[in-house]
Amino acid sequence: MIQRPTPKKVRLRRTMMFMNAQKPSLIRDAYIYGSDSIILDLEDAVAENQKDSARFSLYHALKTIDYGNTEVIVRINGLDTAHWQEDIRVVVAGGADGIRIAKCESADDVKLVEEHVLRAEREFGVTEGRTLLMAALESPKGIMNAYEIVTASDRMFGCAISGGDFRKSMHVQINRGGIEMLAARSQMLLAARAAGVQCFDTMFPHLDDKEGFESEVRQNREMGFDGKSIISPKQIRFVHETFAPTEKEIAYAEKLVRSFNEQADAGVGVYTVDGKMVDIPFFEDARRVIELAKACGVYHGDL
Ligand SMILES: CC(=O)SCCNC(=O)CCNC(=O)[C@H](O)C(C)(C)COP(=O)(O)OP(=O)(O)OC[C@H]1O[C@@H](n2cnc3c(N)ncnc32)[C@H](O)[C@@H]1OP(=O)(O)O
Ligand SMILES: O=C([O-])CC(=O)C(=O)O
Ligand SMILES: [Mg+2]
Repeated sequence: MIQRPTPKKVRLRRTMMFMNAQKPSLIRDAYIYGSDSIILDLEDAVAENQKDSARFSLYHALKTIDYGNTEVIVRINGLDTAHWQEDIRVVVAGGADGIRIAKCESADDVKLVEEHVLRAEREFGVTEGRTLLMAALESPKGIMNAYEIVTASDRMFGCAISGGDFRKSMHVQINRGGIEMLAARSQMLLAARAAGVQCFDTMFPHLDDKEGFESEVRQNREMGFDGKSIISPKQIRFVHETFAPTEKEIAYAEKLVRSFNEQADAGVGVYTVDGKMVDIPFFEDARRVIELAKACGVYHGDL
């Protein structure tokens, strides 16, 4: 039986790759591709008459496959279905790292899931509090309640917007440039940062539109997301490259951090690095860049 290490609330989650929990061919080797997290889906990828079989397959996978450092999250069915309670029991009994609450709309939704997770942890002798939570915000109501959702439980590590359901609710289609999701993405990012949790963008469904995918990923990074939901291994590499600091950014951050300490020792609070004004927030952000570069494996300096 596989024993997974204690899940971490804060960790690198550039890519969270969905796959149908019912399909052994997908979930058996999923960790080989190197996404930071995988999301074994019991919800919309699984046909209604296959929910039981997906749960069996999921439990077997959780108990027997060594996913190593890849985080294992399970997306449970919505709270308006007959499935979510049994989903939670199986996820907890199997020892997954966390649960993605599909179509989450309120703090009460989170609290209800939390209550059932705790009950399952007690039932199956799993350490209380081990199972983390994240919320998928898939409707205008979910977005409007983003802050109360992400602050509703200590188990919560982040939230993700879900474009398929969200666009459906708003009567819009996917657009190059993302104008149809700009307000919702921004509101969710504000809520997540205010709460100190991570924030992820939705999956990009058009697998053959490389240019569209890449432009969305770049925009995700520019907006401040921590990572992205993805649906195919072929989407991993570009997201990882885009979310890692570039050599130029690392070099600048390094220069800033080193000079800041010297300047501070000499009693100077504000000065310039390469013609750009810097003071304490720039120093703190440069430190974040270095830490991110380390986590992404692209920092080779000695800071
Ligand atoms: C709106 C929502 O709810 S999104 C969330 C729910 N959706 C999902 O879970 C869909 C996840 N993705 C998939 O199931 C698949 O990528 C599909 C159905 C979209 C396309 O499948 P395919 O046409 O087989 O994709 P493709 O030909 O690119 O696959 C290449 C390889 O990657 C594997 N692969 C593809 N997608 C995934 C995935 N999500 N996870 C793991 N492996 C995958 C395939 O098994 C195949 O492996 P092989 O070469 O060893 O046979
Ligand atoms: O969370 C996601 O990106 C996938 C999803 O359910 C949606 O788009 O509705
Ligand atoms: Mg959805």
